[in-house]
Amino acid sequence: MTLSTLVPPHVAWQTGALKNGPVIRKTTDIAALAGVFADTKSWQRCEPGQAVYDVDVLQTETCEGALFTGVTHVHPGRVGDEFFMTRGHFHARREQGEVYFGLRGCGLLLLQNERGEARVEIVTAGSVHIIPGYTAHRLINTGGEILSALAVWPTVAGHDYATLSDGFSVRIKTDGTGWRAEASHD
Ligand SMILES: O=P(O)(O)OC[C@H]1O[C@H](O)[C@H](O)[C@@H](O)[C@@H]1O
Ligand SMILES: [Fe+2]
Repeated sequence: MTLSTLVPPHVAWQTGALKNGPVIRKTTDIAALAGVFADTKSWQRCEPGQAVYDVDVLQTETCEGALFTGVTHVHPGRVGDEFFMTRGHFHARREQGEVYFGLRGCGLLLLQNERGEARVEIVTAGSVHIIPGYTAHRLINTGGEILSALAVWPTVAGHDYATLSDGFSVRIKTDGTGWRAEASHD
């Protein structure tokens, strides 16, 4: 018999580097994150082309039941007191969940339900984060190194950024040595 043998894509657990697959990278820089950070004056003083996070996604067929696999790398940095983070989103298909796996660095996964109630999970190498449906999610790098996390999510999930255009109910800022949570007053 002939059994087809494929070399699958490969992720380096230490760095999150994806190989052996058609990978598409999207980099989000400071300029693209207008209105996301609380301290607008500090944001204006940042280098507009400074990368805040890179997302590498394996190209996959998209249909009901299919899954995307990607790695998000959030660079270390702050805008004022607030740590670099992803924009964050609900899924357009609200019932769809996602799983994150921490690979390197340290940070937080900020989760918020549709009632605006927030919670955080600590992200470190090896941490597993089950994001249920109806839950917005944002990755925040609270450390001095790159924070990388692997994500798997349904291709039909989509992104809804508009619902959180006023931001999450909580902001994560430096307290000098670590992080503190602050209620947003948007
Ligand atoms: O879409 P953002 O909130 O900017 O987050 C960046 C990315 O983070 C994760 O990797 C998600 O799985 C992606 O779907 C998302 O696009
Ligand atoms: Fe998502």
